[in-house]
Formats: sequence, structure tokens, C-alpha cells
Amino acid sequence: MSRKHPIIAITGSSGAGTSTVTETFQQIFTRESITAAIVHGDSFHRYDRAEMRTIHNTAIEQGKNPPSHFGPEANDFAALEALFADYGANASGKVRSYVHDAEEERQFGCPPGTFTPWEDIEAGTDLLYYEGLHGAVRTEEVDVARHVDLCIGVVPIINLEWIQKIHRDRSARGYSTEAVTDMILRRMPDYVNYICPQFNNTDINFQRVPMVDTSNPFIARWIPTPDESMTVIRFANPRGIDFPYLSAMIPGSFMSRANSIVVPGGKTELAMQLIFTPMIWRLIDNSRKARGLPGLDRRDHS
Ligand SMILES: Nc1ncnc2c1ncn2[C@@H]1O[C@H](COP(=O)(O)OP(=O)(O)OP(=O)(O)O)[C@@H](O)[C@H]1O
Ligand SMILES: O=C(CO)[C@H](O)[C@H](O)COP(=O)(O)O
Repeated sequence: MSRKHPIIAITGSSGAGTSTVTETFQQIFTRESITAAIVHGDSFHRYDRAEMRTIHNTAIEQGKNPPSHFGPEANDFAALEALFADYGANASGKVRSYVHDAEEERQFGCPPGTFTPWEDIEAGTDLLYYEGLHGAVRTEEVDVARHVDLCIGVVPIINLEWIQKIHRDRSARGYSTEAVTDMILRRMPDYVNYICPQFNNTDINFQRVPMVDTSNPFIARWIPTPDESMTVIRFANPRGIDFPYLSAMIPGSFMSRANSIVVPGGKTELAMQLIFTPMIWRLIDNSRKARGLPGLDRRDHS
């Protein structure tokens, strides 16, 4: 945790919707004139696609379980923790991107399945924003979660998560349904051991629950729409959360537990805006004051 240089982490499995949630954060950052250093979790994969394939094939030949992108063998958790520690200490660190597909190739200028070179985080950012698989990971060796000031879990129920993954990997990344199904199966031990436990370490979890039948996610022809779903929002520490205000502002919402509010899927983005904006505002205001700068209210009117 760093009062001076705060870190926000959005953590979720592959296809959970962390990139989609990032669009909401970017709107808030633009509206509030906040500059964020963006970090994609995939940039902490240990291997590029060709290396990963070789490691996979060698493990299979040797009768071993191949490492998966959900676990520590294929990701450098220590380097991720070091980045968070560096950023928290002095707003610095190195970042890169993993290029998945042709669209990202056009954006980054490197071929799919490779990394862009490491680059220094530009000077003068207000916060670090992480989006990916391991923003709240804790193992015996590393504790990424302890560096994060606001940690959000994005966790559709698992059938929906798989539908989203299958559709995205087929349409944007060129994989077949069979290839994605195989990937889901291979990653399952790491999913249970490294992805799920993170949602105990988050401040708020968003769980999208479809209101349509998703019993067999492997044959679903489309992703249930926001209007066909509800989102459960669970706060680890509900103290200070203005539930009556949220309920009044979000039509169709209700509280399902003392720390959980349920909103219609189509209102999830509104809920995120209402919940995150004051939290981000407070992080930035505290950070500015800790660095000897005027608070946000003073900055806005100067
Ligand atoms: N709330 C939502 N309603 C409808 N579709 C959604 C929603 N959230 C995500 N999706 C869809 O699910 C797919 C995966 O979403 P997204 O790319 O945001 O996942 P991700 O967590 O960033 O995945 P990865 O980490 O593997 O890149 C996309 O096709 C996206 O449009
Ligand atoms: O989404 C993922 C993890 O979040 C991908 O599976 C991972 O980044 C590997 O990508 P690719 O299969 O395109 O090489």
C-alpha cells in the first residue's frame, strides 16, 4: 500500500471481463483528469507463445502436467510484486505488453505471441492501474495483494466466464472451441489454486450472473447480454459504503446480504461509476497531499 503512489488492481480470470471493466475506469480517469500507468497482467507471462508451446509439448512427452498461464511456473509473480513495490515507493518501474492478435500487432508493432520491449513508466503518473490474472495473488513466496490500495475482482459465474472466453478466443484470437475447451481443462488445477483464492483478497467483487440458461457453456451461441444478467457486488468491508444512496440511484437494485448489493446487468457500469469515483478521488487526494501538493478540490479550482 502506498499513500503517495497508489495502485488499483482489477483481477479476474481469462475472459472474465477485466478489459471491459478497464473501459469504465478509463472514462473515470479522463473525466477526473487522472493519468494512470496501465499494466496488463499478460506482460508478466514468463514465456512467449512459441516458448510456451515447446514447454507444453516437452511436458506432455515426459508424461508431466504442462504449466498453465494461471500459475506461477508460467508467470513471474516476483517481478509483478517488485513492480508494485517500486511504483509504491517512487512511481517508477518497467512495463511491456503481450501481443495476442492482429489488432494488437497493429497497435504495438510486434507479432502475435511476442512481447514488446520493457519500457520505463513515464514520469508524473497519478496511479498505477493493473488489469489481469494475478493482481491479488498470494503464495508462500510472494504477496502481490499487499501492495494494492484498491483491489477489484471481476468474476462472472464460471459457465458465463467460459462462454465469454470461448467467444472472445474464437472471434479475436483465432482458436477453435476444442482448443479453448482443452485450455480450460488444462488450467483447472491452477484456476483453483491461484485464481480463485485471490477473490478473498479483494476489496470489492463483481459477479455477473446470467438470467438465461447457460447449462452447457460449450455450445452457447452468444454471450448473455447485460440485460439478461444481474451483477452481485460484494464489499469486503461494507463500513462507509452508502448502500441507501446506491439503492436509490440504481433502479432495480436490492441488497442480498449486509455487504452485498445486486444490480441489473445493464446498470453495472453505472454502479461502477458511482462506487469507484469517490474511492479513486480519495486515493488521488490523499496521494497529492502526501506529496505536498494541493488536494484535488484545490487543484480543480486553481
Ligand atoms: N458485462 C459484460 N456483458 C457482456 N459481455 C461481456 C461483459 N464483460 C465481458 N464481456 C465479453 O466477454 C469477452 C471477454 O471480455 P474481456 O476481453 O473484457 O475479458 P478479459 O478478462 O480482459 O480477458 P483476458 O484477460 O483473457 O484478455 C469479450 O467478448 C467481452 O465483450
Ligand atoms: O488470455 C490469456 C491469459 O489471460 C491468454 O491465454 C494468454 O495470455 C496466452 O495467450 P495466447 O494463447 O494468445 O498466446
